[in-house]
Amino acid sequence: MTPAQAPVDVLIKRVDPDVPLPHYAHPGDAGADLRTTRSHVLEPGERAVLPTGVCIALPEGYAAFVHPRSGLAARCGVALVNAPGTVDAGYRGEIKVIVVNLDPRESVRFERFDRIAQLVVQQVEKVSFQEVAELPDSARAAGGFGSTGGHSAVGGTTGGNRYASVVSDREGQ
Ligand SMILES: O=c1ccn([C@H]2C[C@H](O)[C@@H](COP(=O)(O)OP(=O)(O)OP(=O)(O)O)O2)c(=O)[nH]1
Ligand SMILES: [Mg+2]
Repeated sequence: MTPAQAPVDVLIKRVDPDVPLPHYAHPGDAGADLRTTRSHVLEPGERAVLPTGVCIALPEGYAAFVHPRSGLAARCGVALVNAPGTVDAGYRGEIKVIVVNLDPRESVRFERFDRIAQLVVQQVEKVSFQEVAELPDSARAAGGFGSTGGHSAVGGTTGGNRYASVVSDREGQ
């Protein structure tokens, strides 16, 4: 068994003195929960930029990504418009979360200090772009969106709503 890696220190400053610091709910979790410092009711279809009350200074070579919380997504239809949001190593401002309520009917009430997103800190490579006239061959080549199948054009109408079927994924199962 490989020993657990020592955590990387990330400097954090509260701009709201009462907000709990981001916290990993379990030892193996990738994301530390972020809370909002503002109570807000998000109407169906509405988006809002919610403050988290914290600023961080990441070490060079790291970035933090603001990911949605699956429970909020499954229960309430709350998504992040820019998921995952990218927090650059040099950013010293307050981390904000751009939420949207995708539920067509129900509004979602956020109370102060509710957990609204999770922050995943990762090492990121800096690359140097080297321009060439031709790129090397690869198995995928230029095959892009849907080139391996999956989303067929087969569709229909049910209850007045159009649907597209992923029927080709089920073939041969
Ligand atoms: O969900 C997010 C995404 C970004 N940011 C902050 C940190 C990031 O470093 C900065 C800029 O984000 P990004 O580069 O995604 O936005 P942009 O529209 O490209 O702005 P800029 O021109 O400032 O780079 O905003 C957040 O607080 N929350
Ligand atoms: Mg940017």
